[in-house]
Amino acid sequence: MVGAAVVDSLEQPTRLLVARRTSPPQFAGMWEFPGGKVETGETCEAALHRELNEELGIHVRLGAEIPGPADQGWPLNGKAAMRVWFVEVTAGEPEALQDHDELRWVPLDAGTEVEDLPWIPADKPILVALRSALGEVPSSFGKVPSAFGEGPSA
Ligand SMILES: Nc1nc2c([nH]c(=O)n2[C@H]2C[C@H](O)[C@@H](COP(=O)(O)OP(=O)(O)OP(=O)(O)O)O2)c(=O)[nH]1
Repeated sequence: MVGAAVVDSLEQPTRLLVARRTSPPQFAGMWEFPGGKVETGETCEAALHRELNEELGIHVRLGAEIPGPADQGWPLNGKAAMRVWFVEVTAGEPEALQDHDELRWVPLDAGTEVEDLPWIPADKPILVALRSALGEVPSSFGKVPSAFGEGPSA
């Protein structure tokens, strides 16, 4: 599995795009990182580009990966794991085209809505790692290197 932490800017992220699932029943109504399954013969990065285009109608630039505790990323349940990357929209306006019934840009600041949303439980540690990756930036730096990755100059 692959997922995306879609932020408003890889260089200076302030908001995260969260998506509310419509299925299966046990996850319907819960918020998640948009993404999906990697198909046979596909790289994880290609799968993420494809899923974001199918689900949200966007093209993106990948930033840094949010490393999980396993090679395959973040454990979701007994069987699956998900690798998650920061991404920024390069074309298109995100729309809930498939798998979701609502999208929301939420501020990343502590003590805000992002913490109160009913996330898929397995996503909570990812959210913590995501926010701590952003919080590790020395304030004098003014940029968020942990969200950088491939890009024009990377
Ligand atoms: N996309 C996504 N799936 C997640 C997250 N957290 C989590 O436990 N999951 C689980 C829910 C599903 O059981 C599975 C993802 O399935 P999916 O339905 O998004 O994948 P897909 O679109 O490729 O699947 P399919 O409908 O084509 O079979 O992983 C998350 O943050 N994002």
